[in-house]
Amino acid sequence: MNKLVGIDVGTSSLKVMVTNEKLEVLDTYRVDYGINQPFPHWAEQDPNRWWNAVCGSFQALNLDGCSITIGLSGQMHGLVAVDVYGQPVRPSIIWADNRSSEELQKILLHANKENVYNIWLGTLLPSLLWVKENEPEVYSKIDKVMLPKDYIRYKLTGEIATEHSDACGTGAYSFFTQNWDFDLLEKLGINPSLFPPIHRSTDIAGMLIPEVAHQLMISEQSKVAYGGSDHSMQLLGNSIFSKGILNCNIGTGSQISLTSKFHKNKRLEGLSIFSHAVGDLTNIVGTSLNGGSVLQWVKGLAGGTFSYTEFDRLAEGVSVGSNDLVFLPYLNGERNHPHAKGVFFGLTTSHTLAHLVRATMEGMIYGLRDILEDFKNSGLEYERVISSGGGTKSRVLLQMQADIFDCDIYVCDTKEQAAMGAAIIAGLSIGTFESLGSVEHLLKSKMKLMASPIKENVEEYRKGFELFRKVYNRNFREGIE
Ligand SMILES: Nc1ncnc2c1ncn2[C@@H]1O[C@H](COP(=O)(O)OP(=O)(O)O)[C@@H](O)[C@H]1O
Ligand SMILES: O=C(CO)[C@@H](O)[C@H](O)COP(=O)(O)O
Repeated sequence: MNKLVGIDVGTSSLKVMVTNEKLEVLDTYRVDYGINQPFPHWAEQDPNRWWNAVCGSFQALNLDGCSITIGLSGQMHGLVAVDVYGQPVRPSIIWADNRSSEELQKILLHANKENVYNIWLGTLLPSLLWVKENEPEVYSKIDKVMLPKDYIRYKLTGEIATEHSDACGTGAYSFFTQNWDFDLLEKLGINPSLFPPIHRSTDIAGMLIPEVAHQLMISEQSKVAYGGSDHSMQLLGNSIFSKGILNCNIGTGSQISLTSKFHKNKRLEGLSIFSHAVGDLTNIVGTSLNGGSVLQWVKGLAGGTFSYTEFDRLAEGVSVGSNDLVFLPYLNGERNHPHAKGVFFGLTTSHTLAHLVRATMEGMIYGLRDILEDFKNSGLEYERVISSGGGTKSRVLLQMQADIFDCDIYVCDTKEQAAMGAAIIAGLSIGTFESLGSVEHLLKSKMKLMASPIKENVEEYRKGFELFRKVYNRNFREGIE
């Protein structure tokens, strides 16, 4: 039986999942890493750190020389720039980076107003323009640019390329032509040859480089599929292919999304539109730059002496609404409101660390509830919410989602849904699965109901959310009331 392997280049960690053709998880491995922030608003990672994590994972998993098919998933938007020898010319500038406001303004001036671009701080194009204008010597060495997971595919196969679900989040992609926006690149004085070919996610990129196969302890006959953005892979790993199912991901950042057959040129207030990795589908996404990273920050403040399990216990020890303490989680700003900040509102001497922890968690979920308003305002209906990402490990966060969203919360018990999505892409690329229907059939039994709304909590949180919106609007969203 063929083994399918999904590699997810996350922001906080790299995950490798091995499944069989029935999508039963045989093994998983995770390597944690951090984000380098040499200056305020900068966020960088060394691409070789990701590659070392891949090597370490395969050595730990020991696949014993067998022939496998690999699919890739990765954090979106980041710039990886390599020279003519394929060596990174500088650390990757990742999605959480906010340094390129001047460059962003310049790009928006030239962008075709009719196009849907997905251009904001931390996407590949403004980051590349920042390098061009601030590090000309480094820029002159760039031969090709790509996204984080594309670097891993390059190290595996030697081929530099990308695919549509990630290309559409670079700011340099035209939804009209489904290709790089060569006109925009020319206006910015960027050589279009820096941008690699764009393939379909389910195409096979090629075979492994023999020495790499040896290093990873797998057969040289192993194949590598192009794969897709982590976002698309989470939707796939949760078998979300039709409307009415909402994905709520709490990773380092967080996102609410659903899949639709929407026309790709349609704009929706506050929401982004990404290409799905499979079929002619579109993902409609509301993003927050403040997901699990916010809880990580509180964990750091508490001196690192508390585990997430202890945080759950602390939070469960105080009442719903954290004794009228409301937290805005915008420590990293937001894409639509870069000047937004974190706020604890309503602090008194009666509040303890447990209240602060609970209020932080509630604030993270209020932030996602706020994104849900954009879905409702755009007339996007849903019947079911599937939760994913590292946040699913917390029973408190799951119950808060049920209470604050006022709906049942399901989780796919394969865990690491983006890595699962990447394994599915591997299976689709070699014809293990004939259609998305057969994937849906295999994953159906793995979907578990994790939390249902508790009536009194729903009411308490309705009031809490009203206060949250007031504090957010009055301080950071002028004119919104
Ligand atoms: N037990 C837990 N309880 C609550 N949050 C958790 C727990 N374990 C991990 N997390 C959160 O999950 C986040 C990482 O999620 P993950 O999906 O792995 O992210 P990424 O794909 O960005 O690497 C961390 O920022 C952390 O705050
Ligand atoms: O920024 C987006 C979507 O716009 C994310 O999809 C990033 O790729 C980061 O995801 P996490 O690592 O936070 O899960």
